[in-house]
Amino acid sequence: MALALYRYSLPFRQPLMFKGQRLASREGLLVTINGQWGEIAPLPGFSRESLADATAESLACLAAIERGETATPTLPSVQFGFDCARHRWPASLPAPLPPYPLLQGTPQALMSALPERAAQWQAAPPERIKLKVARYPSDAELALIASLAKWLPNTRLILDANGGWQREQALRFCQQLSPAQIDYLEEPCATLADSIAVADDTGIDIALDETLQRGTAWAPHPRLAALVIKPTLIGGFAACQALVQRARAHRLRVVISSSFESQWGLGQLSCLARQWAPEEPAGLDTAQAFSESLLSPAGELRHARLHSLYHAAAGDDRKELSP
Ligand SMILES: O=C(O)CCC(=O)C1=CC=C[C@@H](O)[C@@H]1C(=O)O
Ligand SMILES: [Mg+2]
Repeated sequence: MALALYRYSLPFRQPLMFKGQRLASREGLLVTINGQWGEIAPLPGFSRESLADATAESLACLAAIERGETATPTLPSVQFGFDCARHRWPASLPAPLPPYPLLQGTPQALMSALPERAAQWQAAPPERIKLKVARYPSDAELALIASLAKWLPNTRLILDANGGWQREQALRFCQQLSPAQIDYLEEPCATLADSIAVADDTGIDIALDETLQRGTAWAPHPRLAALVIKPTLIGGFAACQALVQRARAHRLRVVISSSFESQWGLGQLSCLARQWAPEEPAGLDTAQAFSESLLSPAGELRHARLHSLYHAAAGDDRKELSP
């Protein structure tokens, strides 16, 4: 039985904010079980567990597997990583759709870069783009949205507020929008009741993200358009697939999305998106956030970038544990 756990650190091109936490780099783990790999990378500000919690549970699970026991992780990021490392990946999958672009940065920076981006996209502008809102002064965010309408008139927007608006703030903001430009509001308010009230009052669709991560009860609603499923935050494949099935039963769109995993995890998420939601562009445009890669140009893991935490070689019961 070949089992190992590694730690990685990948710098972001520029520090990113995650629910008020500023991160300059992404820290995570890779687990390998008999030659198959999975990524375990709790996202600060979003995951309930810390990297230390995930490391402790991963080590305990690997030790259990080594003793011949069944390991059943409980932390969402660990469930996801172990499921990936134990999954029977299909030999062939539908071709991936390009992920929709994610615009990151201040409204001013995004606005000044827009003419150049629009020129790059001239031949095939994206059908939709995701933008964070409820972060900067509304005037600046609305000016950027107006600018997007000017430069990319056929591109619809996903506006992700991460639950950052009060109901009244959301309504005031949405009054300035042209509903036809908006694909959906991702988690506009902190409570589902407020998000639904905003959707009803504005006629703009909404999508659930944090609501699913929290496991809050939700019911279908005419203005609920999509479920955004982040496997690192939801947990095991079974929980993700249950959400996919529920979405299908209510004719909701399914958007498989990243939690800023490394290039390795993004590759596996792309495979899952092609299995679970082949018709919908995925939320996987986060590779551009990193200035370095865990993968070689041929797509192989660069072992020199990994720091070993645990190793049990096949046919050898000696373990190496680094401090
Ligand atoms: O969903 C996407 O298109 C990309 C990933 C993404 O936007 C996010 C991932 C994790 C936390 C947040 O920063 C954000 C989100 O809330 O959707
Ligand atoms: Mg979101």
